[in-house]
Amino acid sequence: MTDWPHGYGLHIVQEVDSTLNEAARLAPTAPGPVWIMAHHQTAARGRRGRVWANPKGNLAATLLMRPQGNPEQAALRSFVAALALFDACVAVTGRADGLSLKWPNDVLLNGGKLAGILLESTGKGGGVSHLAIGIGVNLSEAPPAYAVEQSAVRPVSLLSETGAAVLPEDFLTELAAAYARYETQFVTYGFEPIRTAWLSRAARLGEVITARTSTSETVGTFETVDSNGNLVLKTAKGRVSIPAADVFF
Ligand SMILES: O=C(O)CCCC[C@@H]1SC[C@@H]2NC(=O)N[C@@H]21
Repeated sequence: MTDWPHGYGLHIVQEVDSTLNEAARLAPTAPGPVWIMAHHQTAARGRRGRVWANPKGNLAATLLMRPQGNPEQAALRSFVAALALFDACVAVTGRADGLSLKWPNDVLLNGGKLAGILLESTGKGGGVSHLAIGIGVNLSEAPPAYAVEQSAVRPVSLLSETGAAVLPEDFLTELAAAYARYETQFVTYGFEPIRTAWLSRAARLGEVITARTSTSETVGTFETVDSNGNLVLKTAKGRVSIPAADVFF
């Protein structure tokens, strides 16, 4: 394991089932926060049990950490990670045009899905012993259309949209530095500055969107994200606060 200037460890493997699984294996002995990167994953997973297509040359990484606080606070790290991803994209391309954040935690580029985040945690008695923040970025190749659900946002790659050819390890260097900055901000000042920064980069704020769970569908105007990270929609029946859903534009 290598140490980085911002005090996080780095663990790069050629091939692994999933960097999230690798994080779970390392968790009992990891001395501190560590970024785990794999050049290839054989069983990558996405949100809601979906398969995550992982063509070579894309970033597959997981940050393993021991956060202070309760599970609700730990879950807000998805916004911290989304901001760091946004900044890393700006750092490697030199531009923010076309980049936006889709609730809860996708990064969009020119309206297509560039990156996704999946949080997993372990703990008991109301605490979190480990948090794993899994991050996939389509740097060189977007998965083929058949690999994603029909209603999903079309996948795009950084290379196809901007012409920037960025190696996963170079992207991770920017991502880790940006994450360390936002993590310090989050720990020092709480969620509010993160929430505000996230909202200023949000896709479709003020527009009518649809939030769907396995049991319900809510259509409304995207008003804000509240202090718990919930999506707030203004609907015909009033204001609705949604803790978890897939969003459709
Ligand atoms: O569904 C999403 O949008 C989240 C995708 C998360 C994919 C990453 S790739 C690195 C890490 N390992 C996994 O198996 N999944 C996450």
